[in-house]
Amino acid sequence: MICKRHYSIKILVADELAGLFAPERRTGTMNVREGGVEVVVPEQDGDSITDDVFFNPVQELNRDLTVAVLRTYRDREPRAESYLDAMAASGIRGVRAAENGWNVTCADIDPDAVDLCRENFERNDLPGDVVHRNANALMHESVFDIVDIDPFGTPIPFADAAFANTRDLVCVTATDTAPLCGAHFHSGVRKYSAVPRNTDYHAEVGVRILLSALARTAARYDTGVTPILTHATSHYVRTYLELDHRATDANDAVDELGHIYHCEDCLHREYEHGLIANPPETCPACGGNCVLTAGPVWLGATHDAEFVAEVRDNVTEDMGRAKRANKLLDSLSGELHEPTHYDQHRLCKEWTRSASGMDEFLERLRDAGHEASRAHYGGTTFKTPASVEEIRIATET
Ligand SMILES: C[S@@+](CC[C@H](N)C(=O)[O-])C[C@H]1O[C@@H](n2cnc3c(N)ncnc32)[C@H](O)[C@@H]1O
Ligand SMILES: [Zn+2]
Repeated sequence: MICKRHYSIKILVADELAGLFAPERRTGTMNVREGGVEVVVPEQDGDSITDDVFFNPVQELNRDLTVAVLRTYRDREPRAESYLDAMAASGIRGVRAAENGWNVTCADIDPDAVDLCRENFERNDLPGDVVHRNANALMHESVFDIVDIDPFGTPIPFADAAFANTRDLVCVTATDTAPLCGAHFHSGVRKYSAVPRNTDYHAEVGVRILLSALARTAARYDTGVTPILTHATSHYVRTYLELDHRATDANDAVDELGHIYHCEDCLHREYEHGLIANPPETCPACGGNCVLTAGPVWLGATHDAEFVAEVRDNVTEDMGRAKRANKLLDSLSGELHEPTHYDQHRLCKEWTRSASGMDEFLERLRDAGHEASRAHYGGTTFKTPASVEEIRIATET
């Protein structure tokens, strides 16, 4: 069957590259200040920064949020003290964690990275264990309270080792958004053992495909995951998964998995829990036969609103991306736990109607008795349990 609509991934240009580098320099390297630390990183051409660079200034938001999460997590689990930066590169994340009182181990498979990482701990006069080790081997032989997986591309090759041994929290970055979102369909199927679909809410499909694969991996070790904070930013997904180590916890996580049935004709979507898909043959809303199935995806909550609000309290002014972090956390803490979001502009295009201001649009929905919230996926995105038709009627002027 050939469906008429095709979606393309919107690649956003990385912003806020300016003003990052401190003036002191030596040949081939540059000094970077983040939070309260200063590290040396290899010099690189700002124009050619991709997801594969050794030091990525665009990930400062990710690192600021990591520090805020680590500060918050200390109150949630006072016993936790060890943090593994499993793919450390320059060690900037680990150095920042050490500055915040964590007992840090940094690992990297690249010997030059290990040297630089050691230098960066010394430079900041902070304690840290820096090891030249394959992260998988290290995670299998040692136990850490918190493990941070920040690879180039997919984190899946590191997921087994991380869930096999970590005590409390696994933090994961995935930069392979095209496979996750279904734009590179076969790669997504291979990496995540799930069917991703490139819909108008593709970034959220990516989030839920990633969480599904991580939950299934953890379940193999009788470990249940609870996502306490997850965000999709222009070119990566980041999630923080709290762990519980009973088989019943793993069963509970597996119970959060299911499928999304999405109509490409009218944008109607339905959700069904369970590992076996049972899609409708035709769209229950418009009768069309372009229903796509995505899954198994994580259908549960992707964040804990209370935790997110506490993280916001731990974003401090010395963070270079404090403003963006606060905006993101504000949006996340109010976000409803619906498995997909809508984009007002996309719907209005469908209805050949002009768009209105988001506050006004959401107010109309609420006035009609539907729950509604903004979503962090974009300025015109929102969540509601209302159907496409209910949204159309409620927001008609
Ligand atoms: C994206 S960079 C990490 C960036 C760093 N965490 C930061 O915040 O700036 C990925 C790093 O993973 C390292 N790496 C790749 N495979 C690895 C493995 N199997 N074990 C340990 N490190 C690995 C690479 O050498 C590279 O330095
Ligand atoms: Zn339909």
